Amino acid sequence: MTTTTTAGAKISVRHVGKRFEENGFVALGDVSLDLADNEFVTIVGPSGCGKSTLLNILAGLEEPTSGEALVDGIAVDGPGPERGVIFQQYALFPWLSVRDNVEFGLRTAKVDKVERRRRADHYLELVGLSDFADALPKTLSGGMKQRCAIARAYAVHPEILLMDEPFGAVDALTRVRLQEQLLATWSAERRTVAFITHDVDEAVFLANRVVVMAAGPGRIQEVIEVDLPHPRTEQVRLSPEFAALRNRVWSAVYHQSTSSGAPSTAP
Ligand SMILES: Nc1ncnc2c1ncn2[C@@H]1O[C@H](COP(=O)(O)OP(=O)(O)OP(=O)(O)O)[C@@H](O)[C@H]1O
Repeated sequence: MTTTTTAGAKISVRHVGKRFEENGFVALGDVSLDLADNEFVTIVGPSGCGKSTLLNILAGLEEPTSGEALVDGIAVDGPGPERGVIFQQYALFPWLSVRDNVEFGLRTAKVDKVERRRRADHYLELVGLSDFADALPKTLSGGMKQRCAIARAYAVHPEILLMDEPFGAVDALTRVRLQEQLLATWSAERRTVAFITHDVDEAVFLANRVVVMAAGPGRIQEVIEVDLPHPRTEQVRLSPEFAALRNRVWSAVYHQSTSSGAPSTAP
């Protein structure tokens, strides 16, 4: 029997604006958005519309110029252990084994050795990497490295996962497998997820809601509910309902695209 555990937190973005001091560029105009506990939200939009800036503000890596980001009602003020961040670059320590990479954040958090090992083994199993626990990252494929990064983020028990194009560097088939793996992990252990992607199919396949952003300045153009059933199988991916949602998201992105670029998936 599969059990689901839940540990997500609410995210509120309240009238967030960001102007970069260096060049005076206004990356975000006035962005407001709420994510419910354990919700999976994907964010798409043309290159330069401020997706990463928004995620970095949620991560506490950038400060907004106006407005605020809140986690369970508390203003974000720097990075915190309740928010795990996964970027496109795998950022694994090359000299540590896969297991030690997963344990790394737990060491910093002074979690004892037995519990560190237990959690590392649990999350490596959840992402299908148990057989590679003693391997070095250089011996893993790109997709396996990213699964290791997901296990590492999960191991510290964050309430929120912030993911910036995490599957951008892998081939199309691996990408689909990683999407399924991530959803399976999220179904077993729910968290609140904000996931940036350029891939419209990926945005629809993963999300409960797709947030479409627009540029000049960065803002939310449209929020599209994804009422597809779970588990999201290949059958769901090939369904007319999926195609209809994908076309809707594609139009919302494409028709507001400027010279700054368009998403990567063809309509
Ligand atoms: N540190 C910075 N200083 C000045 N301008 C910046 C800085 N970081 C980002 N920008 C600008 O802010 C805008 C938004 O950048 P951001 O990376 O958030 O966009 P994005 O939607 O994530 O783009 P992409 O999809 O290409 O990754 C861009 O025009 C970018 O050039």
